[in-house]
Amino acid sequence: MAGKEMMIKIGVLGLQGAVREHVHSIRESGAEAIVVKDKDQLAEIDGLILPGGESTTMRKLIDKYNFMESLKEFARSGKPMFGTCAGLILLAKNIIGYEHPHIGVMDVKVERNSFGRQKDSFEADIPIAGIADDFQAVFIRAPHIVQAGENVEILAKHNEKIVAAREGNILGCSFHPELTDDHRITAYFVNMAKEAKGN
Ligand SMILES: NC(=O)CC[C@H](N)C(=O)O
Repeated sequence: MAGKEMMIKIGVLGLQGAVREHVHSIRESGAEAIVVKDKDQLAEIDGLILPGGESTTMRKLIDKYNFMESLKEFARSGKPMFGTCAGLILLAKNIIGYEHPHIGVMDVKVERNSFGRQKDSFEADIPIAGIADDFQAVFIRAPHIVQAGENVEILAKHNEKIVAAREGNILGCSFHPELTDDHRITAYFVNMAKEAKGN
């Protein structure tokens, strides 16, 4: 393969939510984007984004299309996974008010819709450790991380609430990084996938 670098392939779970915007952001970050609607597609990709949307609806569709075991296996394999907003809720090991997690692969406790009703949706410029000093974060009925395990690196806070974190191959944030033209977080995730692949 002289001289031709293989392109990193990033999947976006395409069952519900803000899928198209992530596809755009992945392409802008120099990777190939694949909308994942069938669990067999997980074998083709180097990293997976779980988009924002409605976690309870997404969970129903994950069960309906028999995705759950394959998603857990994907996380265990060491390939990077990135949950944004509802996607972060899907990744969390603990969700306040719920007895069981969804995918449950990130050692964090999250609270849903935790920025108050009067602030259903808002933007804030926040620093994200190692990624950006001034990221314009769009929060839409966003969750936040209430508690994080010892192996979780806290990347960002807003109003004292943890809104971005990483645990090994798992990245999560409360906001929607795909809704602006700032692709630095997506690029960071593409780079995680590159490193995991050993490029
Ligand atoms: N923008 C979002 O992803 C909102 C998340 C949604 N409130 C949930 O609990 O699943």
